[in-house]
Amino acid sequence: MTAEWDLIVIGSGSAGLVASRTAARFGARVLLVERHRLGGDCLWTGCVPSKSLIAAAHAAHVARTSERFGVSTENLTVDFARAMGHVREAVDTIAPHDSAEALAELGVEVLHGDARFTGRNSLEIDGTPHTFTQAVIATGTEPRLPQFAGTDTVDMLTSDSIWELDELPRNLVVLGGGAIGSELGQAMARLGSDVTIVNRSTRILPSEDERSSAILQASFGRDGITVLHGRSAAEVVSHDGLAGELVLDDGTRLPFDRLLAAIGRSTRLGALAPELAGVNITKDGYIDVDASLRTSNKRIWSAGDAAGLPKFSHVAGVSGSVAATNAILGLRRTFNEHVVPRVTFTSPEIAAVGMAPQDAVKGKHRVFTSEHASTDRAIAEAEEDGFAQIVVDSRGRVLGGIIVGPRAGESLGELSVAVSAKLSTSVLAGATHAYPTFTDALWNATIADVQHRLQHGIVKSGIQLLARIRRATLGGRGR
Ligand SMILES: Cc1cc2nc3c(=O)[nH]c(=O)nc-3n(C[C@H](O)[C@H](O)[C@H](O)COP(=O)(O)OP(=O)(O)OC[C@H]3O[C@@H](n4cnc5c(N)ncnc54)[C@H](O)[C@@H]3O)c2cc1C
Ligand SMILES: NC(=O)c1ccc[n+]([C@@H]2O[C@H](COP(=O)([O-])OP(=O)(O)OC[C@H]3O[C@@H](n4cnc5c(N)ncnc54)[C@H](O)[C@@H]3O)[C@@H](O)[C@H]2O)c1
Repeated sequence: MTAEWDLIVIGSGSAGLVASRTAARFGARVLLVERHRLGGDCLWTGCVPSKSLIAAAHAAHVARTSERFGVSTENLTVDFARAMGHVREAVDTIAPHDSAEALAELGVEVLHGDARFTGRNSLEIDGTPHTFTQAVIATGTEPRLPQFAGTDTVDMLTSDSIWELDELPRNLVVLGGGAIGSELGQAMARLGSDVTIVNRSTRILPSEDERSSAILQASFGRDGITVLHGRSAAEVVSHDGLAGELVLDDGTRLPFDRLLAAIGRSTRLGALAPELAGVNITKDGYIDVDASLRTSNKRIWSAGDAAGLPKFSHVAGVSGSVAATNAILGLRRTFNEHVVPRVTFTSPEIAAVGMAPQDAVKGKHRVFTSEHASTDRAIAEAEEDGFAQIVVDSRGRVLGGIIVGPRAGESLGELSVAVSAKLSTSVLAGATHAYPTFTDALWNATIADVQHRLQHGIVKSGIQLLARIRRATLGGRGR
């Protein structure tokens, strides 16, 4: 019996949207199932609202610190409700791109409902049965909530619910100093909250290198944010369900108006029943996929956060495309996890791709750093905190790097292309870069490697030989 659909995609976040559009472009009959809002976390509760809030916070910060340029903004006020209005407007402006109408134009049919597998090639959507030849699971993740005494007495904010606030919490305690805790904690502090971050790890952004963490920590200090490292909450006490007091494992008591949990994410697979389709789950609770994103059921693929890939919208999108291409065209394209660029949109931004400098091996790799303190644009903007650092192999090919500073995420594009295409520093150094830009720091790091190569080994001997020949030739002409 022919299946109803060539491909059913479950979940309409970045992974599911790209998977559906890709498959439809190949001419497949595609059904996209979404239980909540088309667009997923990135649009409604993730990238878009957080970057819009950060933009408002940045405006407040610039105004507050503009004295150093001789610009006075006395009686600065922040209207938090209007800042949140900007956040909602940005979401509403982008949302139509992911609407059912826009998808229908591309040939993707959308059904609203909860998907649940019933067999190896069948599922139900809100109880109605459907069959598929292939499927992509792109169900994403949701905020993990902490468990300690009293958590049932308080309505903890998460990255799902914070966007409903219209009033700025005077006193915000954030649990977790990772990407979400850092981005949202700093934004709320700049908009006027008194922010304390309680972080279980010993430093902020523990998955980034130590120097980046230290620079960000210093910036948090200037924003008036208190960070308590290596601590956990033991108890929370709240009488009205919103405000209360958080008691830490060392007895510290932290009063709060609102408490924000940002301690990581878990998958939403409970209702999907992947086991009924023969899809295995990893011990960490993600869909178990091979390098081509195929699950233990050869007809079912997975992409994005649900597949345990690095939790970024661009990763979700690219992996969605890989999964759909493999499903529809019968290819075995793989997703390369090692060249994933990432940017934490704090101030300064922390951006990185490929091999981390701390993983460089002496004698095999070289590491070059260029400081923003000697980057003219950074000096002109009085934003000298930051640096660019690259890792190159013995042939001068760029393997990875870090950029910390204003607009670091924009400069990362060039570094990502270099790492992904295995370009040598000679290519980057040889391309004329417009002056003055923050990208000069990256450019200078690549020039440092080229200069290093010119001064060492066979290249140095070759250049000296050429110069000697030239001197002898010109001398021979009787100059
Ligand atoms: C605050 C925050 C800020 C972020 N900022 C950035 C950033 O700046 N840059 C970046 O790259 N990444 C960022 N991320 C991460 C990014 O949002 C995620 O990696 C990305 O959204 C994952 O996409 P996805 O498609 O895998 O899953 P999701 O976007 O979570 O989509 C999954 C969809 O599946 C639906 N679903 C689940 N189960 C079912 C079911 N059984 N039936 C039907 N539908 C179902 C859900 O309702 C959901 O809409 C941020 C995340 C957060 C929370
Ligand atoms: N700019 C971006 O691309 C961006 C922005 C936000 C989120 N994201 C993605 O979303 C993912 C989830 O972000 P996240 O911040 O929730 O998780 P995370 O894994 O980045 O950080 C969690 C932090 O919480 C701490 N922690 C864990 N349990 C704790 C507890 N009980 N009490 C106190 N601290 C605790 C950890 O030590 C860690 O510092 C990120 O890994 C990232 O991939 C990306």
